Amino acid sequence: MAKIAAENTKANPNLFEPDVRMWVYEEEVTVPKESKLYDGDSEKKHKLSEVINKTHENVKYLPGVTLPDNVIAEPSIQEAVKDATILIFVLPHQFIAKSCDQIKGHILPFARGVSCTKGVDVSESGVQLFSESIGAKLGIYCGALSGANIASEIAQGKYSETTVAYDPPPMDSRQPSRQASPTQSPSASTVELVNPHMEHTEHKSAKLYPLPIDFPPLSHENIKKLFHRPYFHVRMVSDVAGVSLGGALKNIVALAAGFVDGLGWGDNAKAAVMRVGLLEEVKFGEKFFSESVQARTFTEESCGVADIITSCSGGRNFRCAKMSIERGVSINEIEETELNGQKLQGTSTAYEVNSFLKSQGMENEFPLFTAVYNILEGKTKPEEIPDIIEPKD
Ligand SMILES: NC(=O)c1ccc[n+]([C@@H]2O[C@H](COP(=O)([O-])OP(=O)(O)OC[C@H]3O[C@@H](n4cnc5c(N)ncnc54)[C@H](O)[C@@H]3O)[C@@H](O)[C@H]2O)c1
Ligand SMILES: O=P(O)(O)OC[C@H](O)CO
Repeated sequence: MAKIAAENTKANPNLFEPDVRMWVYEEEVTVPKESKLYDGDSEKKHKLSEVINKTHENVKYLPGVTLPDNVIAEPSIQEAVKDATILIFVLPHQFIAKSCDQIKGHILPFARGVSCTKGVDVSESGVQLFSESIGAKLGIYCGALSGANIASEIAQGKYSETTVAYDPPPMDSRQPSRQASPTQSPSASTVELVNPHMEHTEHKSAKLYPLPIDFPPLSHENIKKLFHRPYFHVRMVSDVAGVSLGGALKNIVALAAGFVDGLGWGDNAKAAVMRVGLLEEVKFGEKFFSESVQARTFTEESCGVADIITSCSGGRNFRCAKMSIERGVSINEIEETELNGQKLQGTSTAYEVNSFLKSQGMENEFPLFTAVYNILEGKTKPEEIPDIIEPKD
């Protein structure tokens, strides 16, 4: 959760407050012998949030990396979002809905969001981007960040690129003189607005609060400043659907790549699966998000082709799928034994995308996505992938 500096003046030239509050889902953890909290009892349990604040290390999910001092772990989700201007969502997608329910009513009415979650939100009413469902649940505008971004590499300060899609309503790049500040009169300044990225929801006319008059506009330039680092290069685009779908669907492609690599078929087989996966990503976007998606987001940006490449090389979905074939056990077993509580996004996404495609009668139009689902279900063998993805007359 970040906060725009209240006074962006010459004396305080920073656009954002230095502290970043990070909600930590509280868990009891043990600390390693090297930790300054270690007291000789390797079984002793500590609260994860306290360990992070005292040692600046997330010993469970990012061990061995020192977090910056300005990242403050906060176990209460309501406290974490309090007064935050920008809410950044980086949760496994299965936890997003509940987390939004918990913060509804506790956020600034004019807060804005950026979703870094890689997945799609599938329900009876159809498929939604998480930027859409977060926006609809909280009544805020939400953009998306996604890219070829394996967390452990970024945490070590190794160079990577990412794509941020932020297509704010016109009032966010407003003429200050035409805006009232919600701090002066919150309800009076509510603006009725059709958010183009909510067309898949019933919330077509979200009521969005404008930013306060004394806040800088959340332009591409300013959003870029929030994320860009010397080792983490941000490219800004406006295609929220393309960025979100690239991040979600590549997880299914990475499973397929893991399956063929697990068979020992080598790099050519993996490349074939990646090529077809990229085409199915573009097709999915153009069929179901045609009003906003741009094919070039998949073919030119980090969130598209680059994320397929990195995820099919060293991502968890790829590695676990590969191990499951090599060891002849289910991918869920591998997730349990190898990931120390981390959650694969590809398996649930494969099921969710399949249930949506089934509802549309379009399983056959996405043979690779459908094959991955059928392999997870035990109905198809990975060896069948080449025939399945061969174009049929
Ligand atoms: N790890 C990566 O390399 C990476 C890179 C880019 C994007 N992403 C995306 O970011 C999102 C988060 O992935 P991750 O790798 O940080 O998570 P993860 O796989 O490490 O999953 C564990 C996280 O879930 C939290 N958690 C566990 N139970 C919870 C609960 N009941 N409620 C809320 N939170 C709970 C844990 O605190 C932990 O932060 C995913 O959508 C993922 O695709 C991950
Ligand atoms: O480890 P994965 O498979 O969840 O992928 C991590 C990132 O999404 C890669 O960009």
